[in-house]
Amino acid sequence: MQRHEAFTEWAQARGVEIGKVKPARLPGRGLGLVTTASVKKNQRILFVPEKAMFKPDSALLKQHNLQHASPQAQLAVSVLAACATQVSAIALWEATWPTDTDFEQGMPMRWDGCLQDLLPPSVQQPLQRQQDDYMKDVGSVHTFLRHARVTEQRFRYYWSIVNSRSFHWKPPKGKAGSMVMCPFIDYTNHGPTGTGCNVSQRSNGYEMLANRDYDAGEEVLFTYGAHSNDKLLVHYGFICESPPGLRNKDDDIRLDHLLIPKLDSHVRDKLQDVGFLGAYALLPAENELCFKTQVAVRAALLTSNEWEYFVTNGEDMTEDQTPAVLRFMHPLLVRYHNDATGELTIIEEQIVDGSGPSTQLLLLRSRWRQIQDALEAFLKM
Ligand SMILES: C[S@@+](CC[C@H](N)C(=O)[O-])C[C@H]1O[C@@H](n2cnc3c(N)ncnc32)[C@H](O)[C@@H]1O
Repeated sequence: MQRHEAFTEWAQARGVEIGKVKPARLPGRGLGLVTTASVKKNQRILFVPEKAMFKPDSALLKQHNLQHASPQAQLAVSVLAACATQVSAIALWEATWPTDTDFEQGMPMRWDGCLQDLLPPSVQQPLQRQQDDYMKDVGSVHTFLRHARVTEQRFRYYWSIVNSRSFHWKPPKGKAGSMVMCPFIDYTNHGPTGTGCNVSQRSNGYEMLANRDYDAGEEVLFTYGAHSNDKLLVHYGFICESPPGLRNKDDDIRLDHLLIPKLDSHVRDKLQDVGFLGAYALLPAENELCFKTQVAVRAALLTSNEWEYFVTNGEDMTEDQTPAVLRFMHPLLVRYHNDATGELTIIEEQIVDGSGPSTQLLLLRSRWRQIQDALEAFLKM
């Protein structure tokens, strides 16, 4: 842990206030922050002043005409350039970051096509969007990379660092916000809504307060956002496992690939008009279909008059149509359950015969099991 001690001192010298926490290696999640002593609720755990943040290098961006590149591309190029200087001001920080091999294993955008094919259908669309964003960013920094003699692989590494460790900083007095890197707080892992410390922007920096009392040696988390596991997998390369008996309210099991093909084009148009086309989901924490799904199936089953009444009031005009919605959805959900079982068989076989890379296969197995469990609980199989 020598490099972490050196980085801790470096961060403190730049004004980062570090309470009773230190970095530690944690199984299955790389590094994280753990308490070194008991901590009381609302106690300050960390403070990262604005002056310690790494911001996009506006001179460099101007020099290479990159002012119109995306905020992520701008920050990635700035970090890359800072790390490439002979005496890098952030070398001690960089030494604490994950390696490119870590990204290769965790991030689906880095996986082989045959592993990507094993991802649930609900992951394919966000993955495609991320790949499109990346290609757009590569396009906008292409000339800079050629000029600086930097390979695309190197840019991709810093793009991934920024992707998984940056914050949004909105300076006081109405100045434009930007993506920034915040030293030390970026050791913190994610926990679903309600399980993490409170991180908020103050006028002069980012502050982390304890959300509850902690004993020494417990991991502290914060919530990157109320993200489903599909989103966490694509964006950050991990999945949150719910402890037994506890359901993660942020997660959902998307059903678009099952439901949308079952809707006639005039039904889709109707749904599009009211902003209800797509993002259909089974909510595992509530063990129910989301409101959008209820609306979409009713659009296929009811008269326009009855359907509009439901959209406006959230309840049916006369008789409760929930049983009819369930009858409509039942065969689709059974089919998805069978698909999950089939995918899990393929994944298990590859895990057992050791023919595939294990981290990726374990991630795939976790997500498909979550889908299978949620469908089983809903269908009461
Ligand atoms: C801001 S960094 C946190 C520090 C990171 N674990 C490390 O080793 O440097 C975000 C990355 O941490 C990992 N991570 C965060 N929360 C996690 C969790 N709950 N379970 C597993 N991995 C997690 C993911 O790889 C994610 O991209």
